[in-house]
Amino acid sequence: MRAGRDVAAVTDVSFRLMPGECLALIGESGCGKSVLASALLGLLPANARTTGHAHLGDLDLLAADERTLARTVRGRRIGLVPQSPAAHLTPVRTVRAQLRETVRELTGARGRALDEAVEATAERAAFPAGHLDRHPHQLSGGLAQRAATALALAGDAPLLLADEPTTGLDRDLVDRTADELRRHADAGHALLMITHDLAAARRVADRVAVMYAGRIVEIAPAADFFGATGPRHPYARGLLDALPERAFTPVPGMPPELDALPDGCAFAARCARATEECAALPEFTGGVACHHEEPPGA
Ligand SMILES: Nc1ncnc2c1ncn2[C@@H]1O[C@H](COP(=O)(O)OP(=O)(O)OP(=O)(O)O)[C@@H](O)[C@H]1O
Ligand code: NI
Repeated sequence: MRAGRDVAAVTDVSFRLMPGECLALIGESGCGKSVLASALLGLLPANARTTGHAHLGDLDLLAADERTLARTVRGRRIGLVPQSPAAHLTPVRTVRAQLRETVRELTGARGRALDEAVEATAERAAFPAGHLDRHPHQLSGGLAQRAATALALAGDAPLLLADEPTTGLDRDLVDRTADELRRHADAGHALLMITHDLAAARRVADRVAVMYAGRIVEIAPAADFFGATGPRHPYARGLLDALPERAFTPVPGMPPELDALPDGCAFAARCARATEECAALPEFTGGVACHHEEPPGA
């Protein structure tokens, strides 16, 4: 996309997400997580191209026109907690006014009942009632985050895309937010949670998808991924080993530039298990794309 050069920001991604289920999408900065979310919402820049299908019920999101997306999808069928919430909140209106509108539209509540529903929604996202009358520019990053989460929860869309919903929050608030998102999924909503925070992913997710250089390289049940089996892709193993409570050793090297990806496995250059075989792109089969997957529990 940069000055006439094509960038494959997301390639060959395929997954299913059911009502009541949470899929956590993890991976290093720049690997394509937010681009994937933007693609589903039709929010990519005008010069971006998408191919394939993304079915939401009977609608193909990638084929839908802007009018359909704007009128019936964004906010209604798909809620978004954006990665930069401050940029998405309406700047001239207080958080209370924005929440009131959403809650009123959805529930038809009026007067006292509406006031109470707004405060309850704020509470769900750990947004303090005392700050409801602030405008977005008067909020810290963490508060803007929680305001955006409250709005997304209030919208009650069957699919929620939460892009880094816990950045800038301290551990207690991360846990509270994660638990609330889990409850939201348990109430029958599908949740795609994009996060750097593996502890939050573990707390919320039923399944984990690991993205590397624009591709999903592993999808696994969270209980296996974080449990005795462990990740199967060496990159995923590396992400877990980078955690302070584990080996605390970062994955060596840097991810490749997306406009200069190798033909084979994009992780091979950083991978201790790589062989000549890795010059060929590994197929994604049985939940992992790797020629030399890690043995369980290694
Ligand atoms: N508008 C754009 N123009 C050109 N390249 C873009 C554009 N938007 C995204 N990209 C490319 O897509 C890649 C993926 O970006 P994306 O924002 O999806 O990463 P991410 O995984 O969400 O990272 P982070 O964890 O930092 O949010 C970036 O490395 C960048 O090269
Ligand atoms: Ni992102």
